Amino acid sequence: MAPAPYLVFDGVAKYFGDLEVVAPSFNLTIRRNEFVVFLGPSGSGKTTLMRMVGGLETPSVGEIRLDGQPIGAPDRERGMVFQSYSSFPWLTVSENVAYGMKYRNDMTPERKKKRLDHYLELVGLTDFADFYPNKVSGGMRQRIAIARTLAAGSEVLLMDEPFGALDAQRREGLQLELRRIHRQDAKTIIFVTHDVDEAVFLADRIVVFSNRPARMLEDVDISAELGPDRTIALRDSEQFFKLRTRILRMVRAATGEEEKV
Ligand SMILES: Nc1ncnc2c1ncn2[C@@H]1O[C@H](COP(=O)(O)OP(=O)(O)OP(=O)(O)O)[C@@H](O)[C@H]1O
Repeated sequence: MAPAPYLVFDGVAKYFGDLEVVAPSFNLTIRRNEFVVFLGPSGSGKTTLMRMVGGLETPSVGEIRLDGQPIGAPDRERGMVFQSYSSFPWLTVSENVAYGMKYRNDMTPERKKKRLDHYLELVGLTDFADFYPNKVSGGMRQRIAIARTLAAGSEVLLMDEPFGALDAQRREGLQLELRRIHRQDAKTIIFVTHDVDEAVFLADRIVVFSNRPARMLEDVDISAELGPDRTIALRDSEQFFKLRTRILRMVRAATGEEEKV
């Protein structure tokens, strides 16, 4: 039996005044715990789609539902991680992560402490718990944001080019980590990028978008081809190379402008 739909875009379109950002009708069904990458050129409307899932924008037409319920105001159920580092500089790494649970009155202090330790460990920051964000690397600051969102109890992670500001090596390291985190602490993830290698390495599934207004051009089942385990060795494999070349061609055909991708 096919898994039940979890996050559903149902006949969605979005306009900002006269500007059509998401073309009617955008339909997409995401399963629980799926890692979906939105891949497409700059300014195509991917961020706007994510912001609608986050509750920061509303569709002009149609509806987005999570577990059968229409999406409303922002909620900790849907946590957002952005490109710019969003940690509080006056709090330590551990206090920043704990901040995600600040308003969880349903948890005892002991439970919060356990979760804090768990998520610090999961993102590899245990040894840096007492550091301030300006004393750790950019990659670690992104991990703080990921841990805080997970600690808050988000079931859906909305990640908007979160590794865009990192150098290539850190970026690869974090991609590997994120995939591991996703395997260990299953969540539904939507990850926006315009980097084809990053998309193929991370995704269970890639949704390829056109230039604005955003239209879904392809929906590619990456896990069917690469399986769920992603390793550094996979990145150098012929299989990976062929798949990323295929996806790159799709994006080029979609945009007609190679250099944008
Ligand atoms: N609040 C807003 N008001 C008016 N226009 C907006 C608003 N938000 C986004 N836009 C416009 O919508 C278009 C799509 O933007 P969006 O950020 O969704 O694209 P994107 O695909 O995420 O691009 P990038 O990869 O560069 O982040 C852009 O032309 C942008 O200027």
